[in-house]
Amino acid sequence: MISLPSMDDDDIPELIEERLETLPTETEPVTEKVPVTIVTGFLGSGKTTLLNYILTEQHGKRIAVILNEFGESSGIEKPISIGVEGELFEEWLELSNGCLCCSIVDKGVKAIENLMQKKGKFDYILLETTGLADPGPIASMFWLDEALCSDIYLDGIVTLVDAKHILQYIAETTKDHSINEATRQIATADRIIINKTDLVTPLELDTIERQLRSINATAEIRQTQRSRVPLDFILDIHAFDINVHSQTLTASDEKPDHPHLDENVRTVCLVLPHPSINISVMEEWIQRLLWDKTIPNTTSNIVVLRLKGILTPEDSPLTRIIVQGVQELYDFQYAKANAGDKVTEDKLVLIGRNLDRQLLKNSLWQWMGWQLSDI
Ligand SMILES: Nc1nc2c(ncn2[C@@H]2O[C@H](COP(=O)(O)OP(=O)(O)OP(=O)(O)O)[C@@H](O)[C@H]2O)c(=O)[nH]1
Repeated sequence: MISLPSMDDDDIPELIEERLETLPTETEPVTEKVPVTIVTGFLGSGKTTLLNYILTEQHGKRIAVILNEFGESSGIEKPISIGVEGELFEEWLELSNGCLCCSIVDKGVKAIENLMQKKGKFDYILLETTGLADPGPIASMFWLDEALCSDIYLDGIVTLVDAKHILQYIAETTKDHSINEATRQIATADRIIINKTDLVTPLELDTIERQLRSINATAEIRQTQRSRVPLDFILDIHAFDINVHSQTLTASDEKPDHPHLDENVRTVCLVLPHPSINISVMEEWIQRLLWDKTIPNTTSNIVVLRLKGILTPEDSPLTRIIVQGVQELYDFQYAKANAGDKVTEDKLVLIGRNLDRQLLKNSLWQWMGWQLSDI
């Protein structure tokens, strides 16, 4: 089920798909969907360098790369430089290592739809956003477009950062006081690559990594030069996959709680009493949080950029529900816990602005009818 707010706040929220009532079983046929990785990163962070590296490395994958204008209104396209410096590939180019490269002029979903006409020629899609793009709406696209979702799935969001400039970028204030793009890209990431480590000292690198973790405590981080990382760090990570998440959602708060609302984007992890979740009541709380942009039953305005969670319903202790949210959209996936699975704590992890852990906890506990002494 994917849910998003309707246009009119007073309306009953529109549900895009029916709830997935049937739990996946091992005998269900596996559909051959093509994974999509979104590669994002602020201007000059090393996105093109990463793609050049992937497209020239021998890795046995047939990767289709889309250089595109997602999130961009200027219409200026930047070529990837393989072979001839500055050459712009307007047509498909088949590379010796099996990769396909193309430059897509169409915007949004159309780019992917065009690509899918060449289905069978590739088994992976890399989508490079422009440096100024907010990956949230792009990721949402892969949930919202039903036709698209039957062919592909979002594997993960990879964010590159330029070690030399990232602290300056995330400190920049915007005219309308909204969260700047560099911070959004970090907050939404599943993997963060700190690139250009040759340009900073080890001490500066420590500070950068700490700062990034304080924004996004769930993403895995690697440091590198020339965007070189093992491909399994960024491809086939199944970041939105229930089985992976039930094992690995290990985030905890990185910073001490602030007594007042925190303007900085940060991660808050709420460990929930287990296993006692009334899912429909919890879902209402999540909707109020994401759609009203306030902490329920308070006047505190917040922004949630990313939400992840593992829940065990009170009436079905062997069911696990994975919650994924990107901005206003969220998705509940149901699965059976396997007999051998280690018991996971139920938790909700929120990445966003103005997230006061104590206020969130008070609000949720009160909403759910839990005692504050419960965990
Ligand atoms: N010193 C140094 N320079 C690097 C490194 N990685 C990439 N660069 C250089 O940084 C510049 C920007 O890299 P790109 O890969 O074009 O960055 P990008 O994110 O695609 O840039 P935009 O498309 O403008 O957002 C290029 O001149 C790269 O050669 C690195 O590890 N160290």
